[in-house]
Amino acid sequence: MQDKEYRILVINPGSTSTKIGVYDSSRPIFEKTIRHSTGELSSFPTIISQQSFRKKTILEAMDEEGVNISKLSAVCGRGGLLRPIEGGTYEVNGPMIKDLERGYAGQHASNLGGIIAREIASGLNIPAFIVDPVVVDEMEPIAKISGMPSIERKSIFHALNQKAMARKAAGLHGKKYEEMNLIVTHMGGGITVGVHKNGKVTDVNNGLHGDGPFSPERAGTVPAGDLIAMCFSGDFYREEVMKKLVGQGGMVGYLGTNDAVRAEKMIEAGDQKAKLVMEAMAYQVGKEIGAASAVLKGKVDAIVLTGGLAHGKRFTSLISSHVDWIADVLIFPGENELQALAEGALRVLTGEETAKEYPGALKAAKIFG
Ligand SMILES: Nc1ncnc2c1ncn2[C@@H]1O[C@H](COP(=O)(O)OP(=O)(O)OP(=O)(O)O)[C@@H](O)[C@H]1O
Ligand SMILES: CCCC(=O)O
Repeated sequence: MQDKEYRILVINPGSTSTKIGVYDSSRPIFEKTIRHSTGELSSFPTIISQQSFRKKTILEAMDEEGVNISKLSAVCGRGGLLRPIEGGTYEVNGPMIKDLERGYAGQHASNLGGIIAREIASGLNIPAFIVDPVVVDEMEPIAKISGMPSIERKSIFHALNQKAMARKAAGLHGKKYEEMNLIVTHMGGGITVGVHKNGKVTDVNNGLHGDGPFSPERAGTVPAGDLIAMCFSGDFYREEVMKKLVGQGGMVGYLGTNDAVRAEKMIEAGDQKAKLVMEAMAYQVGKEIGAASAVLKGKVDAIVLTGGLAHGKRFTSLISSHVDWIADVLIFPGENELQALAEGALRVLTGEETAKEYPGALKAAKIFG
């Protein structure tokens, strides 16, 4: 039982919104989604240049709620496309800011999380953290072999929500996360299926760059030969092909919507194509879970389905029908990323864990060769 309260501001920047929350230890006292219209964001040439604008909207929202920022103990942001690192809570440091600003592994709204957290925290002389960024890399060497020596499989996935839901599943079993073998499937705009073996995600599909099941707006793995033929057909620019993979692929490519609720309504109205596409998405998720169970040699304590699509009862039943022979299927709809950020910061503030140090370029060169 912990008696000291810590007030933590958490920040989760998304492509069209910034979600924030203020927590007294792990208890939310205020949560808000600040929506940014396309018009508002279109005046910024890059994601990183939205930093001052987003920070201002956060401070205004807190002011409107009457939250006094001088009472904060820490600020915690969602970590972005950094160097590959193991899961956990990291104190934001200079090398991390540099990598976030230049987009070490690409541009993503979550790159702003650590930057804005540090900006607010440094003015208050309190620590800034990030927790389980999308580049968490705990993959075993065998899982990194792609089959083509010049291409290595990469770990880019919904680490924050997957790890939070895995801890929740472990709690329900009265065990520690490190004592469990779980398959956690986050199903949002992108879909990632993680093998959680004794507290480490030893294999997972790269949810950003064409790997794994198709999703509401991503194509997932497609036949490579056909993709190469498309790239060299002279009919498309590079950006157009990339969009077919991420943004305009998957469900939106087939049905013209990335909204699964709308797709379900189309099915209810008798749309056979919508039915086939939703069934195919569930089929591919089931197939990926089956592959993950083979990685764990069948020793699976539970399968977790989470993310926005896990709200859909017909969809989760379809997936369960493919995989419930492997292990119990636990359904935790939605995501709990704000809470997960607060809890990650809290584990460090209470001394339960020590903040990890993000490696600078020199150290990283030693670690990653
Ligand atoms: N009640 C619901 N029933 C069925 N599907 C739902 C429901 N609510 C949301 N969804 C679907 O979940 C998907 C979005 O999930 P989510 O909000 O987790 O994605 P995101 O946060 O935009 O992306 P990501 O999780 O990949 O970062 C959409 O297709 C949406 O229609
Ligand atoms: C897969 C990484 C997180 C995202 O979907 O944006």
